Amino acid sequence: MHNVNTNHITAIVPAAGIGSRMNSQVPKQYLKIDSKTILEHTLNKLLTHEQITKVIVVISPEDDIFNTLSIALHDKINVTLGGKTRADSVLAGLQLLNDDQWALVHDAARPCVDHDDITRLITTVINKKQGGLLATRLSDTIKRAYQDNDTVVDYSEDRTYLWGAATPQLFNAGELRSCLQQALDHGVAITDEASAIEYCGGHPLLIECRRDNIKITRPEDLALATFYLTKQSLNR
Ligand SMILES: Nc1ccn([C@@H]2O[C@H](COP(=O)(O)OP(=O)(O)OP(=O)(O)O)[C@@H](O)[C@H]2O)c(=O)n1
Ligand SMILES: C[C@](O)(CO)[C@H](O)COP(=O)(O)O
Repeated sequence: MHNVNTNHITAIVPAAGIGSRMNSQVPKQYLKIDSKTILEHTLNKLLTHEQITKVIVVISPEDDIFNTLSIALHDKINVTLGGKTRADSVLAGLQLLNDDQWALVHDAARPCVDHDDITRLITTVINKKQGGLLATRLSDTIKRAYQDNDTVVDYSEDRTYLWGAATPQLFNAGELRSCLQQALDHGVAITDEASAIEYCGGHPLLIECRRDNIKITRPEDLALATFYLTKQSLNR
């Protein structure tokens, strides 16, 4: 793949969701852990990674909070407006990148991501010249429910080759933009960048990450993220 500078990675942070599963008054990225919003914790992780030189934050057109945060003035941060789905928001962020750049997409809702995992993702993808994502091997027994009775087990899946996709996910910007656009044009539901690449026939690399890289999705995840972030700041 493409001759690009690996010390100039651009991150795209989709932060235009409403956090419906979180049931909170404000979109979940603006809930606070200690004195900072979840989004600020996430952005600080990316802004302090030495290979990430620019961060594009994708916010909702209705967002009246982001620009009140001091981090909005950070010189590495650019802001753009997102769309209805996460895929639309990522696509909006990608419009600000050149085709030959690397796009490192990371959920606003994953503030606990580890710097060493980001570095391993970047190194592996660049060395193998193949896009990839952080992910974890599944550790629970996986049950497949009936489609027409989805609280009853049909059978148990073999979990040997099953992984849970996390973020960041790192791809060539031009390739990702094209695949996302094609998938959306064909009405395919895309929940992560790797799925768009797979839609175009690609096979992203799976790079195992720490299990504490959780996505804050439901109310009980907040306490867990608070615990992990506190532990990380004590270990620094
Ligand atoms: N239209 C959307 C939807 C989601 N996201 C972002 O994508 C990330 C992962 O999505 P998810 O955790 O599902 O967030 P929400 O869509 O906000 O949550 P929910 O599905 O519970 O409403 C979040 O950082 C979210 O802000 C986005 O940028 N644009
Ligand atoms: C990108 C992602 O975080 C990988 O697990 C996930 O697919 C986002 O899905 P969501 O339904 O938008 O939370």
